Formats: sequence, structure tokens, C-alpha cells
Amino acid sequence: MALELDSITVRYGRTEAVSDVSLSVADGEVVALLGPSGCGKSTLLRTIAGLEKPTSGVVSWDSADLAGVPVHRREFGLVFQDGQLFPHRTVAGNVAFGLRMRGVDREERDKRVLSLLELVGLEGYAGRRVTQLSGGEQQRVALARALAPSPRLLLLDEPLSALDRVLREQLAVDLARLLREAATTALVVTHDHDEAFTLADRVAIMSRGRVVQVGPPAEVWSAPVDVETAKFLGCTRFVPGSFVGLDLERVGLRATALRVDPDGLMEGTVLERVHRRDHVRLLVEIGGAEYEAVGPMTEVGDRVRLAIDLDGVARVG
Ligand SMILES: Nc1ncnc2c1ncn2[C@@H]1O[C@H](COP(=O)(O)OP(=O)(O)OP(=O)(O)O)[C@@H](O)[C@H]1O
Repeated sequence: MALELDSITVRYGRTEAVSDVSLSVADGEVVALLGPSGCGKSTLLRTIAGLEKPTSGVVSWDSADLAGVPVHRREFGLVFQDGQLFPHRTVAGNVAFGLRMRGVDREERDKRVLSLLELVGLEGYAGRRVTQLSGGEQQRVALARALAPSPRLLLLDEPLSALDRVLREQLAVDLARLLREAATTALVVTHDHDEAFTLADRVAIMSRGRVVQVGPPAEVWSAPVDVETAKFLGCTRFVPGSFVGLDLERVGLRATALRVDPDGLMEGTVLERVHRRDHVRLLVEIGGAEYEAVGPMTEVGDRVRLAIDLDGVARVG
């Protein structure tokens, strides 16, 4: 394993921000640390970077303990939410920064900067001032800057959350592609499950300082470890498996679990209707209880038949 965390605990006074976390990231792997605000994700990332000292536990790289290794000697790249670019430098000046610090000669630096700008889709931007760029472009520059010295690990703390939703979705896809193209080993902190599942080979779910589940996106999505995790991953109702025809004690239903379908086996009454970006979301009453469902257009009060979409159903616990 490239990065190995062994029983990391980080306390600030009486607050235990990170509790006994063990996790590894393999060479070339992208792992997402996913959890709600305040669960300790950033603290864990900062501890790996060397910006915080663990109260106990070991951070190691290729089996070597990093305790005595300062931030700038870890050879890790860092990208934060707001990029933190040097405002008085050009795009090229920002990307070249780490290379200049390392004494890389000008010709090689220029070559590397151009190839990185191409990688992040900013060809032709080298001479621009970073203050003239959009938020999304600035984050691409921050990423190119972090990748420039070929870090052995890239640490990204909410790299897309300052951007608006449409841009965030687009950039998450781009980021996933370019992390793979550059064969980067990376740990990404995010509170957004769509982002985590788009980017990562494995997702580690954090809750109150602990890692409660680690697995490939499809596994975590379809079988959250407990009700709290299932709620965090979009399940709004919990019912016996028999409700959806599964032989399971309990399943979680996402808003997409039920769909209006004339051939559906259940019947319900529409209580509410909300228009979303690309579909209609309904609240329906089935057998005296309320459930979310995906429409076509219907009127409040309509009787509808409903079918189950198993992609919206999670096995819980
Ligand atoms: N420097 C600090 N001093 C004291 N408490 C801190 C410090 N940094 C973080 N904490 C506390 O540790 C806990 C975890 O915070 P952390 O920022 O790691 O969570 P997070 O999951 O990254 O949340 P967010 O997404 O909101 O940044 C919180 O209760 C926070 O208040």
C-alpha cells in the first residue's frame, strides 16, 4: 500500500475530530472521504498532509513512518476548495511555482506547464492573469499546479464545492478522467456523494470522526452499512424488504425507488407534485403511509399505479 493510516486519532482539547481511523490508499488509486460537515474529513486530510499532528496513530508511505517528515518533504500535492492561487502571477507562473522551487530549468518547466495546461483543458491560457479566470478555470489551474511536481499523492479538500452545480458536475467528470490519465494516487475529501462516486475507485464514509464503511462506489451505494449512512446516501424511507419484493429484513428507499407506471403492482394517491430539473417528483400515499415517487405529470388527488426501480432501493445494515 502506498498510503497507510493506522489507528489515527486527532484531538483538539476535548473534541475528538478523528477517532481511530485506519485506511489505506493503493498506488494509482483514487479514494474519496465522504461524510457530512464536521465529521472530521478535513482534519484527517490535514493530518496526512502533515499540517496536523495525530494525537495517536501512524501515517506511513510505503511502510515508512511520516511522523518526522515536514509538509514540504512529503511530496504530496494539495488542492483546497478555493484554489489559493497566487493572484499576482499568471496561469503559467502559478503552475510552474513548485517546479521553480525545485530548481527545474526553464525549458523543462515550460514544457511541463504546457502539457499540464493541456491535461486540464486550459491550452492557450498560460499568459492569462488568474484573477481573470472563472472559478472553474481557477480550480483547473490549482490542480495543474499541484500535479506539476509529480506528487506521489494528491490530496484534494472539497476541490469543487465553491463552484455552481452544473460546473461542479462537469468538472467532477473531467477530474475523474484526468486523475486516471495522470495515473494519480489521490485522496479526495467531499460531502457530496455524487462527486465521491464519480471520482473514486473506493469510497470511505466518515461519521463523527470514524470511518464507518469503505468499499467500491456501487457496493456502498447499494448496501450502506447502517440507517445513518443510508440516510446520508439519499434514503428517505425504511421498510421491510417484502415491500419491494425482496427477502430482506430492511431496505432503504430513495426518491427514485417508486415510479409511476401503468403496469406497476402498487396503487397510491398523489399528495404533492414538485418539478425538478429533469423529472417530476411526487409524494404518494400508499396504504396509509407517504412515499416519494418519480412521475410523469399527474394531478394531486390522482390514483396512480407504481412500479419499483431497484436502483433506488438500498440494502441496509
Ligand atoms: N483547529 C481546530 N480546533 C478545534 N476544533 C477543531 C479544529 N479543526 C476542526 N475542529 C473540530 O473538529 C471536528 C471535525 O472538523 P473537520 O473540519 O475535520 O470536519 P469536516 O468533516 O472536514 O467538516 P467540513 O466539511 O465542515 O469542513 C469539528 O467538530 C470541528 O469543529
